[in-house]
Amino acid sequence: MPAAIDPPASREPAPDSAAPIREEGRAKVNLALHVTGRRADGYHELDTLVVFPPFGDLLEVRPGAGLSLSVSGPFAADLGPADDNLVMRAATALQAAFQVQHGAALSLEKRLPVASGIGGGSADAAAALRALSRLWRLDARDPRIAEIAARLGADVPMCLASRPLRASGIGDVLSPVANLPAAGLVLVNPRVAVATPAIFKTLKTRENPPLGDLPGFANTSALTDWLATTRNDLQSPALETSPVIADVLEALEALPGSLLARMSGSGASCFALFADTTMAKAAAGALAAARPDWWICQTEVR
Ligand SMILES: C[C@@](CO)(OP(=O)(O)O)[C@H](O)COP(=O)(O)OP(=O)(O)OC[C@H]1O[C@@H](n2ccc(N)nc2=O)[C@H](O)[C@@H]1O
Ligand SMILES: Nc1ncnc2c1ncn2[C@@H]1O[C@H](COP(=O)(O)OP(=O)(O)O)[C@@H](O)[C@H]1O
Repeated sequence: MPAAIDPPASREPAPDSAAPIREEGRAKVNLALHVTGRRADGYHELDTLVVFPPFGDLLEVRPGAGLSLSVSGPFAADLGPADDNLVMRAATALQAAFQVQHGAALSLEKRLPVASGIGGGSADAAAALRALSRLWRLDARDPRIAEIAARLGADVPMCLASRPLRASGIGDVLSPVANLPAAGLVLVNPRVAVATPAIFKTLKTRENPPLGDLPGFANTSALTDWLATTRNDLQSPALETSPVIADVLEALEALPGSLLARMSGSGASCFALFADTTMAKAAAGALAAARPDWWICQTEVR
């Protein structure tokens, strides 16, 4: 049974108002990711520090007959059929588990690149579980919701929590991390999709030490100093599969004010941390001018 953290408090009107229920599927950024072992079923054990910057996909749900999904946004065309979408898989599983007799019309604005190491599909599934729990007036703390999240994917429980946390197990054993210092964040994807299973498969070393105890971080440079002692163990195999990731990391490291550049998840998205959002904004603008072919997003850790 995965450990659950309560989902974020609702910021929206009650379900019986005329307005749709909205939930963000925030990007998931692995600031550090150590692969510590492999289970008998082939899944890998991880120790990862994760943040959810305030940028992501947007999901709206309204009452409807049956379940339907429409997808819009800059990355909509990269998704397969609606029935295969993790949003629909989450909705179907929730409806069945609670024997819900109502339907829902779901609309997803896909703003995160697909198969990019920032968990967009998992974030969307989690947003669907949160939004539909509200629409159908289910108890957000009911353990069946955490069970569905874990069945949908290793990253879905952390995306359901969508707050800074440390995850172990296969990514499903969650501990909240309080008081992370604020930082500017730039996310970059070179528009190359990376398949997560292929990266885990090509890992050379599967038993690495865990992250160790997280110290208290007095400020952003204390955080980046500590992160510099950690790794993303999936970065080397991803670099072999997609050498463009080296170009992204080099460009992020060269930006004025860049404190740490690293790949997130299984790639190919990479991030750089900055002292504040002003520094991050200037850096993102300069990089966007130099690399109009890359997806570049300026956001923050807070
Ligand atoms: C690598 C990570 C790090 O946060 O992020 P992404 O790159 O996907 O963003 C996650 O562990 C990805 O989680 P998620 O994408 O939900 O994985 P799943 O759908 O459950 O699994 C996809 C495949 O990845 C491999 N896998 C995934 C998680 C894990 N702990 N060990 C694994 O070996 C397995 O081969 C599995 O078949
Ligand atoms: N709503 C969704 N958003 C993104 N990918 C989805 C979604 N539903 C299903 N998928 C599938 O899930 C896979 C992983 O996508 P994604 O979650 O974006 O990867 P990552 O975790 O590496 O960023 C892709 O192959 C994609 O086709």
